[in-house]
Amino acid sequence: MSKIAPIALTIGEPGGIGPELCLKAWLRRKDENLSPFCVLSPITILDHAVKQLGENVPIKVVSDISEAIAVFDNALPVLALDECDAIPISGTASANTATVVIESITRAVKLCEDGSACGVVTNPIQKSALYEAGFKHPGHTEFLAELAGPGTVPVMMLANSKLRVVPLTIHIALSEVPKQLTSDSIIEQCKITATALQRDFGITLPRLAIAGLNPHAGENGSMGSEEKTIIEPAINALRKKGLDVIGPLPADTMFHDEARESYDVALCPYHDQALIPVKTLDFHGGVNVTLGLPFIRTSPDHGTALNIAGKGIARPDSLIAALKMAADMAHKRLTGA
Ligand SMILES: NC(=O)c1ccc[n+]([C@@H]2O[C@H](COP(=O)([O-])OP(=O)(O)OC[C@H]3O[C@@H](n4cnc5c(N)ncnc54)[C@H](O)[C@@H]3O)[C@@H](O)[C@H]2O)c1
Ligand SMILES: N[C@H](C(=O)O)[C@H](O)COP(=O)(O)O
Repeated sequence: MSKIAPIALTIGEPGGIGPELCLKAWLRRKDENLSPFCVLSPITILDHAVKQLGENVPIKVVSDISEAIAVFDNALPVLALDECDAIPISGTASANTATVVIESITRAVKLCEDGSACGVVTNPIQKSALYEAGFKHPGHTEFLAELAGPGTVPVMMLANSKLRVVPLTIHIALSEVPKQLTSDSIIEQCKITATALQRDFGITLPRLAIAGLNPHAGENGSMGSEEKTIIEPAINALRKKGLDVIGPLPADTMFHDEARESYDVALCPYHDQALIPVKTLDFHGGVNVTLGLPFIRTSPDHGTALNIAGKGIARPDSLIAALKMAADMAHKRLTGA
């Protein structure tokens, strides 16, 4: 792999499994052939995680992320953030550490924007704790789009080796979905998805499949009208622009083994329609990637897992998959290969 800049890895919720996963991913760096990454965190959080894990993980503070390349073989590189006022407790998410969680993300984005990091990989945040502290964004996806600047349309894609999915609406109540699902939004998200699959995933002519909103994709209008009024017009417009799109497909029958062979990505009207199949097929191999940003962002597909934080049993597989996907995307963008 060509020499790409290090990945900026955020700490996520300090009371969750993020700190432990940073250490475990670093411990597997050689077996997994990982590109260098640098954690953005107060040192005490990682020191505490090392003690808790009981493994030998030397931590090296770097003053510039470029130093991470030389450090990575022998120590976990860390860009030290200011310490939090509160001491994080494993298994408990707290609004008191929100400043650090948000600073880690904003610093990582800045490092991408000035070219010193090749991408951002985010550890999971506890959304409820951030909301309590006044965070106004539903999640990383929307926050990163705001940091990227006006006009940025972020598209959430979750991917593993068996399936790629895009939820066309994200963190909203189910009752809001029919109001927020529009033909224009479907068209825009499909175009962003197709462009990203070509550029970052090496799929020359991406095949898109759009799920219906209602049972049996509306059963010809007898179980809901959104397929006819919103989804079909979007599909027709996309086909006129030369995109390969099928749908609206009944959501219950589009995810079995043979059905998945007929498309490269499934776009679904609401969050759980998309995320249940992808997390069920391979939870630990899944990656959440934000398409449509001017920089690379990936993340594990799981959350903060407070119920197992600090116990040493969290699996780093999904974080490792996210680190590999970010490095692969950076390599493709650098070399065009
Ligand atoms: N990208 C993100 O920041 C992100 C993604 C998803 C959820 N979340 C947040 O995480 C919080 C908790 O969400 P949740 O409980 O729905 O999902 P979760 O993924 O945290 O946990 C679901 C189950 O999977 C297990 N699990 C998760 N990751 C694991 C790992 N690496 N190894 C072993 N077991 C693992 C947990 O122990 C739990 O039993 C919520 O606040 C949610 O908003 C954040
Ligand atoms: N919807 C995602 C999931 O359930 O896995 C997750 O909450 C991602 O949110 P971000 O926007 O924070 O990546």
